[in-house]
Amino acid sequence: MYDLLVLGGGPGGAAAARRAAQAGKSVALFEPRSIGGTCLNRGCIPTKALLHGVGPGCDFAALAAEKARVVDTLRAGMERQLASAKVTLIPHPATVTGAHTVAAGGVRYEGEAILAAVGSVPARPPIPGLDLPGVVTSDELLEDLRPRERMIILGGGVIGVELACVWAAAGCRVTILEALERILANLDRELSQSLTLQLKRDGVELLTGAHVTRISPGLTVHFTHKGAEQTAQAETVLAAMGRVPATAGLFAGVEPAMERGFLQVNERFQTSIPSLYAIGDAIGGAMLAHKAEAEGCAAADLLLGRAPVRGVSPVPACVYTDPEIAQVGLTADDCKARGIPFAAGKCVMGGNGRTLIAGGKRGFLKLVFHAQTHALLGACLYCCRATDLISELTLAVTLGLTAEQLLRPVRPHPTFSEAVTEAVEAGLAALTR
Ligand SMILES: Cc1cc2nc3c(=O)[nH]c(=O)nc-3n(C[C@H](O)[C@H](O)[C@H](O)COP(=O)(O)OP(=O)(O)OC[C@H]3O[C@@H](n4cnc5c(N)ncnc54)[C@H](O)[C@@H]3O)c2cc1C
Ligand SMILES: NC(=O)c1ccc[n+]([C@@H]2O[C@H](COP(=O)([O-])OP(=O)(O)OC[C@H]3O[C@@H](n4cnc5c(N)ncnc54)[C@H](O)[C@@H]3O)[C@@H](O)[C@H]2O)c1
Repeated sequence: MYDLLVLGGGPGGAAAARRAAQAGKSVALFEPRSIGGTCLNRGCIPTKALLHGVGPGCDFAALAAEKARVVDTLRAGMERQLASAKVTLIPHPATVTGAHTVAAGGVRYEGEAILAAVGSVPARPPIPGLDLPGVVTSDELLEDLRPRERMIILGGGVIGVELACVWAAAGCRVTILEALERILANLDRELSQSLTLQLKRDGVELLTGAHVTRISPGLTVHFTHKGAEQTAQAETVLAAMGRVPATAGLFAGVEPAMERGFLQVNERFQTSIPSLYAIGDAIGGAMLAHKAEAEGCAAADLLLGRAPVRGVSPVPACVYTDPEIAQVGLTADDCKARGIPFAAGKCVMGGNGRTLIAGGKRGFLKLVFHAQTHALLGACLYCCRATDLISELTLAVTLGLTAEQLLRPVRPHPTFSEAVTEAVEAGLAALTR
């Protein structure tokens, strides 16, 4: 009998397994593919390696080799950490057969507790022709790195825009077809409007309100746009229309509560079966690696009977475009919708010395404060290093720091982070007006 059986070696499962094992628990980790899960092997890291290395006329073989070098190095590090924590690795898919039992590779395993961290897989909506050769998801595209002349991307979410940037930068003609009225619809409206303009400047064709009806051989995508039937043809069609939890077939003989395949959990990450816990993409919410990892650490602490030392919210969201995008907490629109009194402060990056030196594109940093308490409620960034700058603001939102407190630290010059001081000053002026 193990103390803990962890299903899935992605950022969530690996973090939980390691933490519990380091505290002296006996832990078995089931992972049929590669340690690191979606994030390391076919998600965050490969895409950012491509975004970093791509450019006009770039050598895709060299790009693929560099991506593999980064992924292999990080994976070897994770494997070493799990081994030194004495986590038992079982390289088979697991099925939960009871409240304390799992079957994998023909063997039955018992555990005091079970943690499902099985992640997610690309969604495949029932669009006729989605199974034609040449129609790929991010999984296949990242395994087949080569220049392409013409690509159509179905879905203008995070995967759609990041991979559009990769291939557009390499000279491919890219069209994004997005069903909603704007790309990155989960983020602040001004962020998506700004990125829309930038993508168009970078040569990406963008059609919003586009409803794909079918794909026919020869890779012709049929869609309706502004009431008219239209077609577009490409060598590759990327289906980037969201992801679904990898819970199909995960249970045999037990039925924890699920909604649309997502495992339902309480604030202790417990499912409707008390010994079965779940975290990460498999429970829904933001499908992000740092959310999965934070939940893995928190769930392990709760299983160990101690208060979690790591928090699980608010979760910052980042998009690695140029300029970068980052958002945390509430937007001005969220505050309006919830009736929260607020004041906003904005810094336009055109006057930021470091941005000018770096040749950075136009950008901004927006902060939203509570009108009465002056606490920072949220931040939206569209600028160089937004994905790093967001951590300071995440700290402030997490701790409820006020505009006055955010003006206390002296920020170095010349840096991108000086824009935080400017935006806070603008916010404080609005608060005290
Ligand atoms: C193209 C792309 C780019 C992304 N970029 C980013 C990014 O920049 N930043 C970010 O934060 N997030 C990014 N994400 C999202 C991120 O990868 C996921 O949110 C994160 O990997 C979720 O972690 P997880 O541990 O919940 O699941 P996963 O990483 O999906 O890991 C789940 C693991 O469970 C295993 N498994 C499945 N079923 C079973 C079973 N029955 N038994 C045992 N094991 C099983 C799988 O093989 C897998 O290894 C990206 C995703 C994609 C697809
Ligand atoms: N930088 C990052 O943090 C990062 C990068 C990539 C992926 N991810 C994560 O991976 C997950 C999946 O990414 P994603 O981009 O596939 O999902 P998403 O949910 O972000 O976007 C999917 C988009 O496809 C659109 N869509 C759905 N059906 C459509 C149809 N039939 N025709 C046209 N458009 C359609 C949706 O309206 C939506 O805008 C996200 O939840 C994201 O958090 C994160």
